[in-house]
Amino acid sequence: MHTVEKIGGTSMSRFDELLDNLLIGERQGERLYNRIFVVSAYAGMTNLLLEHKKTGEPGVYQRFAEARNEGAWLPALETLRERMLAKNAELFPQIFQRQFADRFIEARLDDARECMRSLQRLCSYGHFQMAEHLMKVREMLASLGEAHSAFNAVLALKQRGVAARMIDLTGWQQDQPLAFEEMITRAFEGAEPGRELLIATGYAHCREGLMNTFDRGYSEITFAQIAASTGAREAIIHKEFHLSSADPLLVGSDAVVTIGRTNYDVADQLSNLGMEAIHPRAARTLRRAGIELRIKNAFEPEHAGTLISQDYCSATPCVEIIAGRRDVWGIEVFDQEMLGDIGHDMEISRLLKQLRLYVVNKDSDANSITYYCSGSRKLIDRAARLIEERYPAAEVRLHNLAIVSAIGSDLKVKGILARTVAALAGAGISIQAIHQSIRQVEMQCVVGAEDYDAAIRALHRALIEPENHGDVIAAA
Ligand SMILES: Nc1ncnc2c1ncn2[C@@H]1O[C@H](COP(=O)(O)OP(=O)(O)O)[C@@H](O)[C@H]1O
Ligand SMILES: N[C@@H](CC(=O)OP(=O)(O)O)C(=O)O
Repeated sequence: MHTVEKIGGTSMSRFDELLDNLLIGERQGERLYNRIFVVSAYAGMTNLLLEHKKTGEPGVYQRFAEARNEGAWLPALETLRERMLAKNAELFPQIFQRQFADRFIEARLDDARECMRSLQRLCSYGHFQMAEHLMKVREMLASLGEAHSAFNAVLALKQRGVAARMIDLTGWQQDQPLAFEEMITRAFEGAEPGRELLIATGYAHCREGLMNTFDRGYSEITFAQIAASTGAREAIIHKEFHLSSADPLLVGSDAVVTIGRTNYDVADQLSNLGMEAIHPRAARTLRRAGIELRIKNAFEPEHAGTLISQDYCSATPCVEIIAGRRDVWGIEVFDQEMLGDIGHDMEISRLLKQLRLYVVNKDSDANSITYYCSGSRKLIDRAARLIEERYPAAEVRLHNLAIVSAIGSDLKVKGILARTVAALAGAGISIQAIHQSIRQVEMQCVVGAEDYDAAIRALHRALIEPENHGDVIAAA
């Protein structure tokens, strides 16, 4: 039986290393096969295509959506083309392969450019409204990133003698969109994973609209559905590092500990902070199909990695991961009219949703609510303006913040909150707000944006390092 394995964008960007271990390495014959890979766009490509995932900086799509003339988005598309061709040049030193790769992606880029031009022309007549078509443009652009990386992966594998085949789920030039599940089931009909290495695009075109339903991080949704539809033995996500007790780039690879086991509840908390151990909706598909999920380091394929299951709970209460989110904006709304009325909260939440601002958390007292949001400064300013217009008596203040969080499948241990707060105070960091819900799976501290790195290090030093877990917390 086969596995279904997703490779994220950060790892795809180190493709040569992937060939040398995960994809081929020492494998020969049968050991090469019975694995279906689902690939994301190379790191940064989807940011250029749509908008930056964390900062909201506009890419081709955002420019197209906001301005109505070609000058606003065409240069961004050409910059993207240069980046994609540069990637091809890096991967394929041989001219023949490189031309083959270039021709494929250039044809798609040209098609997309012509569609967008025609649409803009069409919408200059009053009967056609751009707003009705924007989501389609977003889908079309997103699909380019994964088409690029999947095509190149197959080309490179074939060059090394592996029977690889691209499963192109982007729906390019397909007559009719199919429903998501049907699209995937049909694409794999007749596939023989035992004989060919299948490389599927992490983007899947479908009637529901993948971006519309799940938005960024969508490749994990495709991955989970492929695992469910093809009856995978196990689903594996390959990342740049092992899922660790904190970001190795911040705390140091020597100090962090690999997580051996955890549960979907912890994965949800991580995903809320933008550290997508697994997209919450993808987790649901796998849970329902009864497929276990493993997160592995793409560059250490022999290591068992992290097993995520529904029922796991740490043997003794402890903090497992220190995670966090930079670039959080606190939108503080103070209005004495608010006292005893939840209408304000409902309406402001609706407004933030309409603006597609992600609310990481919120807190309130008698007459104020603060929403901790992530999104571009421009959108945050717009939200503040709209709130002021709706509630003229309200005072709206913006705070540039970060959230740091200690997470564990069981944190019910006396004094742990006190130790968390003391660790930050000891590092000279001022805590601006603090949240712990009654379920006790996470403790969040809100700090100034400039204190993020120091706060993560201080919490790791105080809550994880003294436990002396060795190499792995709860080996699977
Ligand atoms: N607890 C953590 N464990 C492992 N990596 C982490 C953690 N927190 C943050 N990271 C960061 O996540 C980055 C890559 O994330 P990953 O999900 O692999 O990206 P992608 O989905 O693009 O492959 C790494 O560069 C690492 O610095
Ligand atoms: N490339 C897409 C889809 C995705 O899931 O990417 P990654 O696996 O690198 O998070 C995005 O950035 O949204």
